[in-house]
Amino acid sequence: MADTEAAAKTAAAAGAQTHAPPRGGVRLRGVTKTYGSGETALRALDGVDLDIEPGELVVVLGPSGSGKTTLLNVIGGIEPADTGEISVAGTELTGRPPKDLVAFRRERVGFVFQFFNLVPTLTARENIEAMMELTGRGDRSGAPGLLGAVGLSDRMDHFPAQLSGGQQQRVSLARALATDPDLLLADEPTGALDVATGTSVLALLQETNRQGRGVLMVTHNASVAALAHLVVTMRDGRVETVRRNAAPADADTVSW
Ligand SMILES: Nc1ncnc2c1ncn2[C@@H]1O[C@H](COP(=O)(O)OP(=O)(O)OP(=O)(O)O)[C@@H](O)[C@H]1O
Repeated sequence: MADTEAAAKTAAAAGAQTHAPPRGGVRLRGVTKTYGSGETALRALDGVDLDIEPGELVVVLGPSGSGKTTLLNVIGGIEPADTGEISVAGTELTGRPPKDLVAFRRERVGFVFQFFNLVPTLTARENIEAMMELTGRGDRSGAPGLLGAVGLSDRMDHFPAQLSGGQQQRVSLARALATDPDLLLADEPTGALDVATGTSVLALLQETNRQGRGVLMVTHNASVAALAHLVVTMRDGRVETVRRNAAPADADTVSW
């Protein structure tokens, strides 16, 4: 069976499961972030207010340089904001020292990146086990189940270089879910994938959201907005528009 077909079937099967209570809400007030100083200072976030309800799937759109990745990074505690208030999954990030942000990242959020960021010398299964060891969360015996849920039971002992782009992204999704995060943050998760492979990854992201987890996805691809409960557009470091979708589409109906 083709990988994309397998992934779609896995997602459909998972869709039949009981849904957990929603989690992973986000609240930002007056958030700013400036890179550099003096004449070269660049305000990447310029007073961002944003409310995301627990369990929402959010798509963030906007031109290159508008602050999308910076927004994702401050919500995920990858870097601190300069000013403003940030609360994620009930945890207040404002003014927290770096060690608290590390703990927050380990316990509350998972990350998926455009170019997968898998450890090349570790197999799919070992990439997941390494995340569990690093964070002290999850049980190593759960790694095969996580890979099975993304349709990769038969690729567990393959190294990243032996996997297609779509398969690598599914490993990276399984790795992100290994710590059972409240909120999954995905930066251009389909940016390096073709349409069929990209939609199979979107189906998995949608499924993880339907199980109650918050998902925030940054993309250049406006078609992906159809999936979202909430569509946020950024411009010049500010939230330009926030739009709610009355009836989010299924991932397999999206194309680009
Ligand atoms: N580490 C950094 N040092 C200096 N400037 C940065 C840094 N990270 C981002 N910037 C600048 O901040 C602004 C916002 O960047 P950001 O990556 O958040 O935008 P983006 O909307 O995600 O862009 P893209 O769609 O191209 O990925 C840009 O002008 C960028 O050049």
